[in-house]
Amino acid sequence: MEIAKVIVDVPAKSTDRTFDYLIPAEMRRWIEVGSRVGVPFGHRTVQGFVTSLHERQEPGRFKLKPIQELLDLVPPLPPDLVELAGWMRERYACGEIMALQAMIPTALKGKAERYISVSDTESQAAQDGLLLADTGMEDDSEREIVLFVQSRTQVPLGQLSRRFPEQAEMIKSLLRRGVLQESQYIKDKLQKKTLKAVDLAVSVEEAEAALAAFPAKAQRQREVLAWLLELSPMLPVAMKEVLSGLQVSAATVKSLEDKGLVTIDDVEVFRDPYRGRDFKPTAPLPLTHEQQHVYERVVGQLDERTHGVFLLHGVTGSGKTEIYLQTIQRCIEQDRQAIVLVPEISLTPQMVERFKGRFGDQVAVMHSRLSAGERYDEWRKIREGRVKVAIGARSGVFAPFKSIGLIIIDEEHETSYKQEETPKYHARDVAVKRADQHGAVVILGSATPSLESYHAARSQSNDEFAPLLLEMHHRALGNKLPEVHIVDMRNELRGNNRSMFSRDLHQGIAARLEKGEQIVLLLNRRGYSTFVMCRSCGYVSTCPNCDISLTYHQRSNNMRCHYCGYSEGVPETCPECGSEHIRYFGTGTQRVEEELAKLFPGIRVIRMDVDTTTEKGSHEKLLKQFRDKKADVLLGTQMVAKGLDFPDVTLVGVITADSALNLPDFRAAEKTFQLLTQVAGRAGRHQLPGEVFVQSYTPDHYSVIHASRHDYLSFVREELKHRRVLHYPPYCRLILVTFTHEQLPLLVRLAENYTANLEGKARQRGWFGSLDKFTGDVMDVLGPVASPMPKIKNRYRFQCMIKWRGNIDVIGLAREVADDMADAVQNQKLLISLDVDPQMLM
Ligand SMILES: Nc1ncnc2c1ncn2[C@@H]1O[C@H](COP(=O)(O)OP(=O)(O)OP(=O)(O)O)[C@@H](O)[C@H]1O
Ligand SMILES: [Zn+2]
Ligand SMILES: [Zn+2]
Repeated sequence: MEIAKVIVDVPAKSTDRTFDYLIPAEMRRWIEVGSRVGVPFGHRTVQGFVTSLHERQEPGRFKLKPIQELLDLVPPLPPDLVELAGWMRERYACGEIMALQAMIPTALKGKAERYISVSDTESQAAQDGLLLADTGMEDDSEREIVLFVQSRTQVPLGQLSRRFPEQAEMIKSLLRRGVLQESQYIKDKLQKKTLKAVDLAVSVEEAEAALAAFPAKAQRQREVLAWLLELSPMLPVAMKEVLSGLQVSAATVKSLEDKGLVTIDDVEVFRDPYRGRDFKPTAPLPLTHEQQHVYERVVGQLDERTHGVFLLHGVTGSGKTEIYLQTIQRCIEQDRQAIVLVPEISLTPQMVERFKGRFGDQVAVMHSRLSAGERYDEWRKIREGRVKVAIGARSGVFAPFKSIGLIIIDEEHETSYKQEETPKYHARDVAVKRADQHGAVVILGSATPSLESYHAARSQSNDEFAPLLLEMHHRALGNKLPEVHIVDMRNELRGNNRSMFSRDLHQGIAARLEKGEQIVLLLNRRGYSTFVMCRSCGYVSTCPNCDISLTYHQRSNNMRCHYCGYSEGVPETCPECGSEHIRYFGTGTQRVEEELAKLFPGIRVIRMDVDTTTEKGSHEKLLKQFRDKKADVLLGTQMVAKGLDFPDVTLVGVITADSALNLPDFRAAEKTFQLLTQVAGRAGRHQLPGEVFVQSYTPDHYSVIHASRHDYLSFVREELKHRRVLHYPPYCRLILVTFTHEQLPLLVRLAENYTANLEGKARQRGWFGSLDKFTGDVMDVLGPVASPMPKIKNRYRFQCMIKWRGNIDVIGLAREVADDMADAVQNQKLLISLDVDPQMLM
């Protein structure tokens, strides 16, 4: 093939297509679909991806420019991912280059020089006196190549292809088999992360002796030393963790250093958080009845080797993870690979542990806290087929496996599966598409499936994916779901209790402390201060048109609807009950922690929120401490709600259920239901029975009530009714169009132009109208209005929301109208961004 079609890395409307380049003769054997190349573009050289190869049709008619450089010997993207990028372009109205870039590890995006070397295991074999011939070398030319590379330690990529121009296939094969490896020269300074770490300077015995002999007045130092002793197998620990974990000052640690008991050093952050760690191997458990049924359905589909999607709705503790493990086992036996997506990998160390425990080294973990280099290493293991299972967050869906059999999406309802930056894809939809390409099975697992998935499974109408519903109603260990009590916080106020803890929850905590059982406390901090609520009666102002909470704007001191623009003033007293206790709502975890310490002197609290979990591995450590019963309370934001399995947790408290309920988002009720159900599910998972207190100012809201009864179906029924009446998904689809500009008047004009043009074109096509009045195919536009965050980094933001249903290409139209404004975008520096099926509406 002489011609390569290339998508160049110049994100603009005019460059969102392929450009033809001539493939120089010496590169012909190397370039494939998915190759990354350097090509001349205008006056510069840019990166690009080869999306197809062609013979030259009419030689000499156009003078094509040649590809200048080949950036990798083995293409970073297999053809199926290149195809997927084309699909994403249409589905999410994004530039194709954005989709392609999202699929490769960051380490490949930079300009670092790339090298080929002999892989570590091969070098080891050589050192151990084994002949290379014994390690699978196929013939003399292969050996020649390997010896050439080995003699030079590292060979720049270009040099190797020039030295062995005819051996392209062989070299690629050596790379794919992992005999040779590609690496990049990483500047040590940039890549090595160091951090202040504390370690014992003396032996454990000496430290214990020192501790015993410590003067009583040096209480803080004693605490630090005692803590370090407890952690001794895991040392060193980050200085930050000592400080935040024990609430001591750096000076305290420093005085221990002065006494020669501890060291404080800059240490390199671990390369692979799992390296050298032993995971307790586990064997498959005999399945329960319900599990067996689900297992057989999934395995039946796997054995057919055809595409299928299952929605696994299983209550908390029903043993979904065991299903994942055993179906993956089958997938591996079929010589296919599996991808497991989890909402946020660093939040789910238990999950990683379970997979590593079952599949050991066959698992690659794509961890958001890994450095770019480390992630690249994991990615390579996947591409070279050295692992069978990839676990990762959202972007794990692009794991470059060759033959995927199974894709699992755990907690499929989680919003983190939607990427909020371009390309604004949803990993669930991408997973379904990717599985389709591979003839693979998808399992969407959750105790609280998203309404979109559940509705699709129920109605079997959505043709993009209509999952088959599988259900598990019982916990695997046979125990009951915990009893949930709703606490009416309005009564607390009336009873003159102004604390954030109700009398019931207070008693519950005290009782657990006495018995030595453990407590999980959830504080939902999202939506902090965005809404105005009456503490006497629970009243919250909502938009008369859209039925979502109005958002408080400090600047203008009024409240606004972010869907349609409605606004009103902030009331001095509650319009419902006349109370003056109407205020901006929200407290932080730190305040809860302080209050706990006041109410229960000596209580041991582990606080888990964004502040205490910035260090790599900090979640894992905090959770380990909790599991080892080094604390009574695990207090945190949403991160304590998910997937944790601790036997001694018998009490769960939700400080305020309402803060999620009053987000200005039509999914607020759904999110509240999910969060309450998930966090309640942390209690009483093993032998001891669990109890849950949910504090609320709106205790009769259906999301709170149904969650307290563990009644997913009734919740869904009621919520779907609302969605149908108000025209929200799953009864229609949405596109959120956001405009940003430095000058407000110009921005408003351009945003209005956009909506007017969109409406005009939709009318021409006979699509436009109110979803209320028309049945069938129809689209409507709300706005433009100021965005919930009206100004970010000196740019004003406006938005409009497109609602539509039926079989009309509204995504294409929205994009077309945006493209028509390319001049304004170019000359006046307007930014337009389209979010198809948005999750974040705030
Ligand atoms: N077949 C089985 N036999 C014995 N124990 C089991 C079995 N299946 C699961 N378990 C145990 O039951 C507990 C709950 O299982 P798991 O954590 O997988 O539930 P889950 O459905 O993922 O729950 P959640 O949605 O709350 O995360 C775990 O401790 C697990 O080891
Ligand atoms: Zn009131
Ligand atoms: Zn409104």
